[in-house]
Amino acid sequence: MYKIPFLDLPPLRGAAGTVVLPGSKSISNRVLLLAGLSDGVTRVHDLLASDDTRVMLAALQELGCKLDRQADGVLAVTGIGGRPRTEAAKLFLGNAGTAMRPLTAALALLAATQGGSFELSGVPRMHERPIGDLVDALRGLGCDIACLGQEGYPPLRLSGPARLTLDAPVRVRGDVSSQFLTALLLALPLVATNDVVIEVTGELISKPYVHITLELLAHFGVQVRRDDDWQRFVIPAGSRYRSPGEVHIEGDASSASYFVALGAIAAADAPVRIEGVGSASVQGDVRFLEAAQAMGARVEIGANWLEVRRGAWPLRALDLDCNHIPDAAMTLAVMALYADGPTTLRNIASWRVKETDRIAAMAAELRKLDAEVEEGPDWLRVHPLKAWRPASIHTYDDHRVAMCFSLAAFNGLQDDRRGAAVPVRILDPQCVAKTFPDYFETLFGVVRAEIEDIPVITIDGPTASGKGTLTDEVAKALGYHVLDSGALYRVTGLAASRAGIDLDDGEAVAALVPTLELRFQDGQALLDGEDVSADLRLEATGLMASQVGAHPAVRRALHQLQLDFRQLPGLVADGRDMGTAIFPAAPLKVFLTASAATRAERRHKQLISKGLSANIEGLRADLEARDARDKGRSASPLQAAADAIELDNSAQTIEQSRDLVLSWWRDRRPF
Ligand SMILES: O=C(O)C1=C[C@@H](OP(=O)(O)O)[C@@H](O)[C@H](O)C1
Ligand SMILES: C=C(OP(=O)(O)O)C(=O)O
Repeated sequence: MYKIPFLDLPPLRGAAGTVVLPGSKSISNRVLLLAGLSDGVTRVHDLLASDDTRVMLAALQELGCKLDRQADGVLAVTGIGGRPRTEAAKLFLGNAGTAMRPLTAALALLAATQGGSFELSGVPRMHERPIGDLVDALRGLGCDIACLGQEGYPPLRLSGPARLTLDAPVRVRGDVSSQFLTALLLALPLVATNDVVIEVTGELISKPYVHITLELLAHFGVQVRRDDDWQRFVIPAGSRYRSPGEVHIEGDASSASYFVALGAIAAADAPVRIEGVGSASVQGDVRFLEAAQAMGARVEIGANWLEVRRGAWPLRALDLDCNHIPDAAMTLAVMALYADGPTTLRNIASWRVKETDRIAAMAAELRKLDAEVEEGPDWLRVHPLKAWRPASIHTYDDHRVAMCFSLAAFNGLQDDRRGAAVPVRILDPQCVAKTFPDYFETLFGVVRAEIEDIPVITIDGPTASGKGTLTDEVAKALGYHVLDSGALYRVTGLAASRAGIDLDDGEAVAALVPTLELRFQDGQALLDGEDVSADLRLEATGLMASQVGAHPAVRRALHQLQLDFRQLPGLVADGRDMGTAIFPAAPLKVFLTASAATRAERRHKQLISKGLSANIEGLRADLEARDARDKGRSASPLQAAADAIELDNSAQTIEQSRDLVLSWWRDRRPF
């Protein structure tokens, strides 16, 4: 996950490959609750790991469920059989509607029948998301519920015991959120000593989510009867949850929408294959496919997979009632930018009470790209865009805003002129943690950019100038990859010396390079599978690097290897000739220096902290000798690129240097 203030997406040009979807949020949290309320153990396969499921799991644990993560990745949930092990709990439910609403109903009923006091709260936005219709329905049954902030909104206190009246139909409004009905359906089997009737008042929205609820209840042994117009539901007397033992969670169909759109927009040759949902899915959001097809996508569908490629281009404009796909429909709003006319999304009033006011948010952010957008109380119209503005997209702590705006990075496909494409900045990218923590990593795995569109920052400088630390810090702040080119020379020197090759024989050392089995992973350097990170840090290895690096043949042999590090979303390259020889067109080049005295002092501290003895004067003499050799060699001598900015960090902290480099980078960005 990118835990950074913003993530810049360079212009993207194509998509192909396979995506394995994370588990469905709606199914995961329903299954967890049902497993938690059942007797016995339920083994849950492919559970979604995200903020929304984490808060549900923490709540269940607090209530006495046992959670056991097994070696095969399966989560074994031992349920409480409808009897909480605690009488009082304070549960924090983040911004998960699928935790807040069903737990409110379940705990209100459990407190009423068994006593207890439970407080449910969430993030500030959760306290602005309505729950009054559910609270009214539960109070109508006799539950004791206090709204601790504003009436009709969380936080809530659910207390008991209280006398329940279950012989009259339970009435609940269905036109603000279907989760209120879902919550009652999931919880009322706890107390269904007689047939319990639920009547929905107002038109029920988001019906496919209630369908998921009914399917999962059936899977847990509760057969709810519903009438044809989704207004009346009956939970039969004596209903009891019975764990099915094993449950497999499908991939998330709403998360699939971004990759379906990706296929429709950018899979001009090979398809984007999406694994985890298909024709056998219980999730209503698979019907997003129909909308994507209407816009031009070519889709092949299997029971548990989809393959999507571009059909009509530009996409075809659409006018659609989106009530059945409220979450996935946000993706259509960005697809609309690539259409042949205005696209209208209707019947989406519920967008206003979700993670943010999504109608207002989509309109505001689409306009930043320069799109013409019209909006009404329950609709949104988006006009296609020809000339895009680079934009910094505010994401309102809404995972879906972040995910769907990543699709705006394909703007260069609308126009074959090179250079017409603009990058897109996604602010607070980690908000995707709600349902899809690795969204951007997954995206980068299946999209393609022109190599020259992938940004590179070069940081060159002499030994012990702090290049490595500065590079890591800058890369961390931007979410970019790191090329430690010095490590490549060190590995080459180390491998050559281990192989008994004369380090002065440039051709022989160069011939070794293509045979190196080298991987950099989680801060480790692996040579033929062996972690050689510690050897690489030795002074002796540094000297070998300097020796082999003096040969033009070795530098040539390592050239392509270094270029290959330029991958999405960007690269910070640390070395001696990054700005001069390897990435001469890099938009920001830094030449980092520090006085020999400062560098000797830093190296001295480093060695002492590792328990190694060292002599400052000797270190300084070594550094100066190495500088002279690096500057004087004929192959790529150590020198600043003509357009590099010199940074003497002798008197700076690492944070100061980092912030300075980041400010230079900011000046070069179009946002
Ligand atoms: O029950 C569910 O799992 C959900 C129902 C929908 O909410 P509304 O019924 O409020 O539209 C949907 O937007 C949400 O992401 C998940
Ligand atoms: C509306 C959403 O979430 P929640 O389950 O919190 O309602 C969503 O995921 O788009």
